[in-house]
This record gives sequence, C-alpha cells and structure tokens, in this order.
Amino acid sequence: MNKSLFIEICKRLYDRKYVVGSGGNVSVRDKNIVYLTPTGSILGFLKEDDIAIMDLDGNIIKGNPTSERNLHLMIYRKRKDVNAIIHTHSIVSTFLSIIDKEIEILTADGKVFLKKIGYVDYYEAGSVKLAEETAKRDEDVIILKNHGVVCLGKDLIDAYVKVETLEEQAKLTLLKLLVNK
Ligand SMILES: C[C@H](O)[C@@H](O)[C@@H](O)C(=O)COP(=O)(O)O
Ligand SMILES: [Zn+2]
Repeated sequence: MNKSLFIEICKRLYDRKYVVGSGGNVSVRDKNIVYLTPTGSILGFLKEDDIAIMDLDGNIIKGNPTSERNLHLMIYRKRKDVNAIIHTHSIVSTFLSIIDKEIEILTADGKVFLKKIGYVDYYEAGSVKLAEETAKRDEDVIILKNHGVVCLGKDLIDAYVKVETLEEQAKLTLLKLLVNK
C-alpha cells in the first residue's frame, strides 16, 4: 500500500474542502488487509504512522479506525473489484440531497467517470444500518442523504477522481436549477 499517496489524497480532500474539521474517511484494501483513516482525525494533518489497520474480518491490527469502518468493510467483502473507498461531506453534492434533488450527469466527464449515482436515506453516522444500506448499493458513487458521499474505486486515484467529478456535476446541477427558476 502506497502510504505517501494515501496521505497526499487525504490532504487534498481536506485542502480542497471536500471535508471540514474531522469529517470524512478513506480506506485502501490490499488483499485481506484494510488501511483506514483513524476516527476523529483531521484528514489534512495525517501522518503515515497514523493510518489504522484492520483485516477484512473486522479485527483491528493497529490504531482506532474510522467510526464508518463497517461501511468500508461491508463494501470490500461484497465488491472484489473495489480497492479504495473515499467518504466525504462534499458540500454541493450533500446540499442537493438535503433539498431532495438528484445530481444530473451533465457533461462528458460525468458520463465517463460516474456512470450511475446511487442514493441512501439518512441513517445515523457510524451506524451498522448506514453501512448495510450503503453496501446494498451496486453503484460506485453513492449519496448518503443529509450526510455526504461515498466513492468506490479500483484504486485510490480512481475513487478520488469520482469524488471531484461528482462535486463538479453537483455544482452544474445546482447552477441549472438556479438558472431555470
Ligand atoms: C459525524 C461523523 O463525522 C460522520 O460524518 C462520519 O461519517 C465522518 O465523516 C467521520 O467519522 P470518523 O472520524 O470516525 O472517520
Ligand atoms: Zn461522514
């Protein structure tokens, strides 16, 4: 697992305001081992030694993994093609879910990188129910209503591109709603 890339991606998510405060979490799977951001951590300030480690069975090997660990693990167990998961609180993507508007895929990037967007109703953050309902989805891009987004990738770069592209499509959707008012 490329720990320096993991830290760099977390820093960019924070610096580009896909998360604020201690929000968001990231994980990477390497065979039967999962590397996760620690619960309560500020993604912009992480060091390589802060990265928590679990196995796919849910045993903690190192540190205190994210409170959304069940969400990450349930997806990895179901989706053998997924090796990275990014959860953010992307503001426009989340805002549209608050006003019950679906994100439209409006440009070429959206069509290429997002394909379909799934939606999960609001369930308490960190709950097994939220994890179960999210893991039921088959899309790689999932909106957690009134909470944030979850993007799945074959690797960390793939998941990161989906986070950025999703927020761009959300911004375009919002602009379209405002112009068409
Ligand atoms: C309230 C929590 O911040 C929730 O939003 C959670 O989903 C999150 O984003 C960060 O939780 P961790 O710090 O436990 O990863
Ligand atoms: Zn969250």
